[in-house]
Amino acid sequence: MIVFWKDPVYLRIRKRIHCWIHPYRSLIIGGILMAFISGGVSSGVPILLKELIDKVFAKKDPQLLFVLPLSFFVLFSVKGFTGFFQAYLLKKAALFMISDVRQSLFEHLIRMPLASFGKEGTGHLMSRVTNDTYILQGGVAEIIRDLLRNSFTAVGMLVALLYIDYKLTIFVLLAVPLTLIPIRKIGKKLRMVSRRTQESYGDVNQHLSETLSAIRLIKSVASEEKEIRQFREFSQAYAKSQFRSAKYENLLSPIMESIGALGIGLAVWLGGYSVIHGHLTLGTLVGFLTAAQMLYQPIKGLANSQAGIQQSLAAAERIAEVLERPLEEMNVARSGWTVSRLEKSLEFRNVSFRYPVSSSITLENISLSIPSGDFVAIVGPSGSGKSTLVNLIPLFYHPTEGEILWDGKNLQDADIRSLRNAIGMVTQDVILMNQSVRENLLYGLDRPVSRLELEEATKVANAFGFISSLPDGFETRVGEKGVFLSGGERQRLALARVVLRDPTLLILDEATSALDTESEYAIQKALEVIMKNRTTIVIAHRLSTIRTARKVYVLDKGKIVEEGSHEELMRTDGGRYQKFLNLSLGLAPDPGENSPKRSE
Ligand SMILES: Nc1ncnc2c1ncn2[C@@H]1O[C@H](COP(=O)(O)OP(=O)(O)OP(=O)(O)O)[C@@H](O)[C@H]1O
Repeated sequence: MIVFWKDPVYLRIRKRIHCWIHPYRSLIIGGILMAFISGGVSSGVPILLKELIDKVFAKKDPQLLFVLPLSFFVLFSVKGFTGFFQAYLLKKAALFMISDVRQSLFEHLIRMPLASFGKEGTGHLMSRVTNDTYILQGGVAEIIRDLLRNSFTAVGMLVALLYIDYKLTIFVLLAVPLTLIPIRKIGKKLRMVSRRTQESYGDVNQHLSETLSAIRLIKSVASEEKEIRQFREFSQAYAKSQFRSAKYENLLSPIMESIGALGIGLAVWLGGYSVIHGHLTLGTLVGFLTAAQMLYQPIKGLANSQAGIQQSLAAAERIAEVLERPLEEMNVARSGWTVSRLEKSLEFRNVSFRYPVSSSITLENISLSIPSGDFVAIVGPSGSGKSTLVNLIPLFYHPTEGEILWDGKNLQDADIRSLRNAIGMVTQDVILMNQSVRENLLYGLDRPVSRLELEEATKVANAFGFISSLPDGFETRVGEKGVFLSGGERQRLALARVVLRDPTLLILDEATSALDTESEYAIQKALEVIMKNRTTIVIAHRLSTIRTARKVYVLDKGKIVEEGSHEELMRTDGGRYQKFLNLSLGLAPDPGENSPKRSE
């Protein structure tokens, strides 16, 4: 009747659903057994009623007057307790099964490559982990419970009906096929509406997470009213979807009720006629009508489960969609060569790159070689591809063409975990967790770190002073994304984190935002120490950095257009480097000294 096992969505994700269920099969089998007993026992009620009327009241059998009430008591007790254990076992299975699903969703999300994020908002992804699993959990618990209990009760009642009067039963059952038409039609509608409702919830969640994370921007441009209006639109669209869903869900009930009443009406008419003409005892008719009434309830319940099934299938489909997305290579079984200290060089050989969503090429035929222990700067106009270039080294993205060689070995075949451990990256927007300073410093480190080492590292990064002045020192929480700290302090924390990780390759994206002179000086000093004995690549925005680099690569529109030391490049008349300095740093070349006029 409710043929979800023939549903194309179910068929597509059947294997996955079976994997989810597998660990809880004993609980589920226990629940099925309880449902079977509960359903079977229910069928005894109308039979007992028939016996009570025909034998106790009509034939006045005093012995049965004692046995039958006792049987009622036993029957209802068994029915009640088996019902309880069935609910207990199945609820337990559903709750823990969905916890597993939630866990695998989270694991999958966190293991997806960077390129998979960004297209769809965080809020949408979050709603799949929270809302879709919640719907699936409710659905699974109720579906298994109701579907089983109602199916078994319906079968039990059918047996009772056939036992009491099989001719009347066949007559009454003629109404049953009528129920299939609305169930099918409304079921289909419900699936579509459920999916839309869940997507709508994703919009609400997305808007919420986006506005909360951009709250500074919203306030700075006074756009609260616009965001409130937009949220109302999403929220109302969600409510409308939910309302449509509820409409279809509740529509099944009156339809089923009318069809049920038709069946019972037929039974009353035919049964009453037979009793009047002496073909049927009163007890048989009362027992039959009781059983018919008791059959009608689970059938109505089965029809109502359709709503839960459709909502759960829509949720399971959305969950499966995420689980089917490819994982980042380091998270699938792959054994590459282990990246260790950079001994000879890091080389880009004819590397080109295009972002999956982009129609144009971002990096074109990049070739460069950085000897171990060297310090190079990458400069170029905004959007020229500097960040993209350095993001290819830890394989956040893979080159579309060409190769990156680490001591002559292709990074494409490297073990990504060891590669990332060998690299220390400090970006402009330092990412901190809403945890203590200490926890942030140790984040991602899988070795014990003594208090002394921690202090030493923060001293090297020029961070010890400000950490000591925080209310709880190393135990001070830094707030969401480190909001309780200044930009310079966040940068120095990130540098201390790098010191503790002791990477062989350091990649720095110099802050463009104006740090105060003190912070800048503190960071500069820290860097001098940290860069010793490491290979360093800096996306440079400050002349002081550019001048100290051994080699400068000038990037423009994804190509290396010039390379050489600052002095060499300054000697190139009318070169791109000079133009870049003029434009971005507002400097004019000094022909006498081959160095900029403005001091850094
Ligand atoms: N995740 C992404 N998906 C698609 N395109 C991107 C992505 N990141 C950057 N781009 C595009 O690639 C080009 C190079 O960007 P990139 O961030 O590497 O430049 P950049 O030189 O570091 O700029 P800036 O100095 O402003 O940080 C830009 O045109 C940008 O729009």
